Amino acid sequence: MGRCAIQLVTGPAGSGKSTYCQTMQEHGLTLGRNRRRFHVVNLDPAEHFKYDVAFDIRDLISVDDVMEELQLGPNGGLVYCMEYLLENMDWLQENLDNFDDDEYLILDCPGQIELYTHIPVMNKIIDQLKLWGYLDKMVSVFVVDATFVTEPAKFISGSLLALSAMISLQLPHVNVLSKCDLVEEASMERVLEMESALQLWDVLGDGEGSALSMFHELRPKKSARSEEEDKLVRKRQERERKWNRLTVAICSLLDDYSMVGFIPLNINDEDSISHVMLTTDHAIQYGEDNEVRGMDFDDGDGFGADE
Ligand SMILES: Nc1nc2c(ncn2[C@@H]2O[C@H](COP(=O)(O)OP(=O)(O)OP(=O)(O)O)[C@@H](O)[C@H]2O)c(=O)[nH]1
Repeated sequence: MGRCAIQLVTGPAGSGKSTYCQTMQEHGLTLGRNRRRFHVVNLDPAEHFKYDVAFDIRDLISVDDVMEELQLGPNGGLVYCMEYLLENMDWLQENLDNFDDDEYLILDCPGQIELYTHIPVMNKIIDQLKLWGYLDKMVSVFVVDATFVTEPAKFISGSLLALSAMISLQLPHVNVLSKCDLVEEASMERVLEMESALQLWDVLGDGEGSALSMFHELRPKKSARSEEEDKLVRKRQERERKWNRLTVAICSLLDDYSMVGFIPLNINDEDSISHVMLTTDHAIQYGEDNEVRGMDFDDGDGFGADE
C-alpha cells in the first residue's frame, strides 16, 4: 500500500481552518477532468464542521467527554486528547491505511496555538507519520486571518506565529491568509507588495494607532503640561522608543529568515483557491507522477474509473 498526500491545516483558533478544508473539498470537485477528491479528516477533538468527514478524532476521544470525566478546562482537555491520540496512534494508522497513494487527505487540526509552538505533541504525531512513510508526502498549511494584515503589529505577531510553527513542525510549509473577502483589496495589496517586514513597519507602522504614532502623539506640548505630566510623558516616550527598537529587531529577524510569505485566499474566487491548491501541491510535488483521474458518470460519486 502506498502513502497518500497529507496536508496538516494548522493556525490560531478561529482563523478559518475548517472553512479552508471545506473550501478545498468543494473546489476539488469542480476541477472537471482533473477533479480531485480531498478527504477531510477532523483531528480537532472540539471541532464542529460542515465538510464531509473521512474520519473523526471524536470517534476516539472528545474534549467534552474529557472535560466532564477529568474535570479539566477546554485547553487542558484538548492537550489531554492530543496526548491520548499520541498513545493510540494505531487508530490513526488503521484509518490512514484505507487511502491509496494517489489520494489526498486534509487534516483539520486544533486551533490551540501552543500545540504548534511549545507543546511537542504535534511534533511527535508528525514524527510518527514520517516513520510510517509520509516523510515526503506532508505539507503544513498555517492559516492566518487576513484581517490581521491591515494592522502592522498584528501582522508582525501573525508572522512570528507562522515562523514559529514552521520551525517547530519541520515540514514543507505554506502560510495562507484566510478571509480575504473581508479585507479591502487596496489595503491587502499594500501589505503584500511590501518587500520586507522592516519596510512594512517603516511604512505602515507610522499609521494611526501604531506604537510609532503614539510616540509622536506623546511629544511634550510644553505650554499645556505641568512638570509632573511632562515627566510622565517622557517616561512613556522612553518606553515607546524601546518598543519600537524591539519591533525593528523582530522585523529584522523575520527578514533574516526570508521565509515568511503569505498566499491570500478568497473563498469566493476560484482563481484564488486554485492558486492556494497549486502552491500546496508544488510544496510536495503532488501529482507530478499521477495519472489524470477522470470521472465515471455511471458511478455515484464519479471516482470509480480512470478514463
Ligand atoms: N467571510 C469569511 N468568513 C470566514 C472565512 N473563513 C472562516 N470564516 C468565518 O470565521 C469563523 C471561524 O472559522 P472556522 O473555519 O470555524 O475557523 P477555525 O480555524 O476552524 O476555528 P477553530 O476550529 O475554532 O480553531 C466562522 O464564523 C467562519 O464562518 C472566510 O474566508 N471568509
